[in-house]
Amino acid sequence: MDYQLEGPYVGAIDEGTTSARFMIFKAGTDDVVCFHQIEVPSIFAKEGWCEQDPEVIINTVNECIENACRKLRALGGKVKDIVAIGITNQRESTVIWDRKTGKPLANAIIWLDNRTGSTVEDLLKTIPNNARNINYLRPLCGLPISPYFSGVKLRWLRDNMPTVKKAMDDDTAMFGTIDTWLMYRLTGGVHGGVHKTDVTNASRTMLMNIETLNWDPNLLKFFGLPRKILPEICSSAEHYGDIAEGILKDIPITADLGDQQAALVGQQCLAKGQAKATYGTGCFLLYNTGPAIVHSTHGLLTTVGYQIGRSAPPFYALEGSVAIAGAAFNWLRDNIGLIQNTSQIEAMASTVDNSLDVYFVPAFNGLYAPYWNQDARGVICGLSEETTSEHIVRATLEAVCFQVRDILDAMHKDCKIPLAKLMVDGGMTVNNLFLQLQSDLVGIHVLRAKISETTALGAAMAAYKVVEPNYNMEGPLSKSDKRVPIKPKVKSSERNLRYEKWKMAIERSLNWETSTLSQGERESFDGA
Ligand SMILES: Nc1ncnc2c1ncn2[C@@H]1O[C@H](COP(=O)(O)OP(=O)(O)O)[C@@H](O)[C@H]1O
Ligand SMILES: O=P(O)(O)OC[C@H](O)CO
Repeated sequence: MDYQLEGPYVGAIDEGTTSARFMIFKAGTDDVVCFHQIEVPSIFAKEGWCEQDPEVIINTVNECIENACRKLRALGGKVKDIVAIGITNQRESTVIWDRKTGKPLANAIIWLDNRTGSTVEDLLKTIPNNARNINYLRPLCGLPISPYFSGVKLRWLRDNMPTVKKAMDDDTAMFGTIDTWLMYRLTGGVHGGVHKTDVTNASRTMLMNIETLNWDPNLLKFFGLPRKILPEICSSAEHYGDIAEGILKDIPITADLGDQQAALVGQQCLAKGQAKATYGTGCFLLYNTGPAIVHSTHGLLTTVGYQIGRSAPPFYALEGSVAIAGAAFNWLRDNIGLIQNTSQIEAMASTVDNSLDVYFVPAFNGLYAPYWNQDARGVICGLSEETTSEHIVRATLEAVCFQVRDILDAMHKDCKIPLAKLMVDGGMTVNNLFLQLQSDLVGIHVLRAKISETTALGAAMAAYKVVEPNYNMEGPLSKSDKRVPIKPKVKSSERNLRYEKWKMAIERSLNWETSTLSQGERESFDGA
C-alpha cells in the first residue's frame, strides 16, 4: 500500500437523502482511502408524501460499511486501524420505533415530505389571540412552524397512526432522527443500543431550546409530545458508544452531526463570518455566527453549527434552506423525460447562451427560506415558440442560483456584512457552468471544495478530534489550499434585471395551493 495511505484511519457514515455512503479517510487529512455508496429508494405513497424504510436505511449503511472495508483490505489496509467512526445524516427525517422489539412503527417521514400541512394549520390555531404566527416559536427554537421539521412530523404520526399514539402513551415508543436510529442499531439495538442524538440534529426538531440545548417543556407541550420518547442530547463530538457487531465491532462512534453542519466543518468554516453552500437534493447555506445566537428577521433559521466536545462552547449558524435544488433535475429526468441523466446537464445548458427569459420556480412542496410558504407550487414562465429543452435545463440551473441569491440577500440583511466568497460543495458542484452562473447571478466569488465529500470529511474530522485531542481541525487541510475562485462575468445591471424577473416568477408561485379565482375572474373565465 502507498505509505501515504497507511493507517490510522477514520470512517464516516454519510446517510443522505438520495444515497448512503461509508468513507474511509486517512486520519487527520482529507485523503479518501476508499468508500462505498448505495442509493436509498424513497417511497412516494401519496401526493406530497416522501418516506423511506428505516430497515432499508440501516441495511444499506451496513452494506456500505462491509464493502468499503473490503476495499480497504484489497488496498492492503487493516480495518482494525480505523480508530473512530463519525455519523452524518439527512436532517429532520423522523423515525419512530418500538422499545421492546427495536422495529420501526412506521416508515421514516423524510424531511421533504409535505403531508403535515394540515398539522401546521391546526398548530397555528392553538397560538394565543388567534395570531397564527409561523414565527411564534422562533425565540425558543430558532425555527418557523413548517412541515419541514421533526416535531411537526411526530405530531402527525401521533394524530394519524393509532399504533404510534398507543406506543407513545404506553412509553414503548422511541423517537430519533436518522443519526439516532443508526446509532441505536449500530450499538446493539434492543441489546443495549444507545438512544442519543447531537445538538445539531436536535436543533432541527423544534423541540430543543436553542439556548439551553435541552428538550424544552414548553415546546413539548405545544406539540403535545411526551418527553420519554426523546433521545439524550449530546455534543457533536464525544464517545457515544461502540459498534456492537460486524466488521467494525468495538470501534467507537465519536462524532454525530447533521449533514449540512458537517459540511460547514468539512469546509473549515470554523470562524464567525464564514459560509458554505451544499448543493445536493436541496441546497443549504450555512453562515457561522460563532458562539452568538442570531435570530433572523428575514426568514432564515437559527441552528446549532457544531459543538466539538461536551465542555466546548456551541457554535451557531444562520441557515437558508432550499428544498429543491438538484432534485429539480431528477424531476426533469424521471417525470418529464427532458434529460436522461444528470451528466448531460452541463453540455445541454451550454449549447444556448441564455435561458431566453425562461424562469422556473421548482416549488414542488412549497418554498422554504426565506418565504416559508407551504402553499407555493412550481411554475415555469416566460415560455415562447423559441423555447427549447436546453433553455429549460439552463433555467433550472439558474433557479438554484436565484434561490441562493434570495438567501444571501436575507443573510446580508440579518448580519449586515456582505459575503466576499462562497465555499461550495455537493453533487451539483461538478457542473462548471452551474458554478459560473452562480457567481454571475449573485455577483460573488465561488470557491469549490477540494473534495466533493466535505460532509463525510466534517464528520471524520470531528470523530478524530475525540480520539486525538491534539489534532488541530483548522490546521493541515487549509495549508494545501491553492484553489482559484470563480468570478462573476456579467454586469450588475444585467444581474439585477434578471433577479427582478425571478421575483416576478416567485410571486406567481406563492399561495398557489390555496388560491381561488375571484368572482370577477371566474365570470370572465366562464365567458359570462
Ligand atoms: N452535473 C450535474 N449538474 C446538475 N446537478 C447535478 C449534476 N450531477 C448531479 N446533480 C444533482 O445532484 C444531486 C445529488 O447530489 P448529492 O450531493 O449526492 O445529494 P444528497 O446528499 O442529497 O444525496 C442530485 O439531485 C442530482 O440531480
Ligand atoms: O440529503 P441532503 O444532502 O440533501 O441534505 C438534506 C438536509 O439535511 C435536509 O435538511
